[in-house]
Amino acid sequence: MPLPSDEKILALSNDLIAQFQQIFGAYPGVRPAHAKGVMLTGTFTPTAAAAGLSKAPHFAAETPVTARFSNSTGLPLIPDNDPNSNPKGLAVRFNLGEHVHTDIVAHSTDGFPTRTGQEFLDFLRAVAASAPGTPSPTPIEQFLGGHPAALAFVQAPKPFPVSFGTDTYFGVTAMQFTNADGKIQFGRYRILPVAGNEYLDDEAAKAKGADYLVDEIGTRVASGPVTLKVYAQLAAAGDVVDDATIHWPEDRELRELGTISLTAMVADTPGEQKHIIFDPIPRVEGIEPSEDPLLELRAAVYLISGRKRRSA
Ligand code: HEM
Repeated sequence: MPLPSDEKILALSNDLIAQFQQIFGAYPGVRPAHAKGVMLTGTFTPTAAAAGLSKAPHFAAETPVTARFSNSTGLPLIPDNDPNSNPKGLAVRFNLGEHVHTDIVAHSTDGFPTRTGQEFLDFLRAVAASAPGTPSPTPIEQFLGGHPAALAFVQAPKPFPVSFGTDTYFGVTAMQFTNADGKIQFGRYRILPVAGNEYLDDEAAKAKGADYLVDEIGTRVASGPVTLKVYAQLAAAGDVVDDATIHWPEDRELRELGTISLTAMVADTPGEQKHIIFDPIPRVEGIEPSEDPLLELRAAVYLISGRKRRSA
């Protein structure tokens, strides 16, 4: 996983990490975003249709996976029932061989507030400048007023799941898939719980404990595998494939790629969480990143942040 050489991307990455830390506080050894999480292991079993989309090795054979479910924000102790802990995150690593892997990084809201990293930094700066008591229109009100996609993301319903295993997770940025015949198709990952989507109403969520999701997934996996199906929503000709703020129509084909079956908690979850650095760029034959500007930037942000975490 190399760092880009583009100085602008590196500077923006450092600014974004610093901005998260300004908002949430700096907690060495934990992530500045999606700080609270839990890790499980299992396997991914591809469908026959997966190889028709991509020649990537995990779409042709059963592959061991490592998954991390997480809460939003850089607060390592954020209660699982705090509204700011939504959207939830799911990062999945497909372990293809020793030190060879490819990842999916997804969250439970379909979309993202901004098209670019610089705009996302502006969004975070507006949040930071809008503490309670700031006269209206606050910087964040002004930002949302001029950025309809950010407003739509902020206003999108973000219900509390009953379990990390009953939420849907969206890859948000498009990938470019190539199959063995050289056919290229763009798609966005969508990961659906086999148990079905199950959510709590606000009253039920308030009554839950601060670690209800982290505790629940341990109980759930002790009584059987937690299973999620991986799909790609496939772009049609003319769909915009380089802008995470633009949704594709819901009638686009959802190609089922396989099933993630999580069977055990990671034994040393704190140690593994500190060590593992997920990569939004697939870096595997058969799956290329799209031109979405978030991808290269996030790969740099996660790597810089992860290296700091490992050395803390
Ligand atoms: C400019 C855009 C974004 C920025 C600056 C950003 C920033 C970050 C940072 C700093 C981390 C912690 C990384 C680490 O220390 O390992 C993180 C983790 C994460 N982000 Fe983002 N993010 C962005 C977009 C997204 C998008 C579009 C998604 C959903 C598709 C997403 C989902 C996640 C998830 C699930 C994690 C936790 C990964 C893990 O478990 O290690 N982020 N993000």
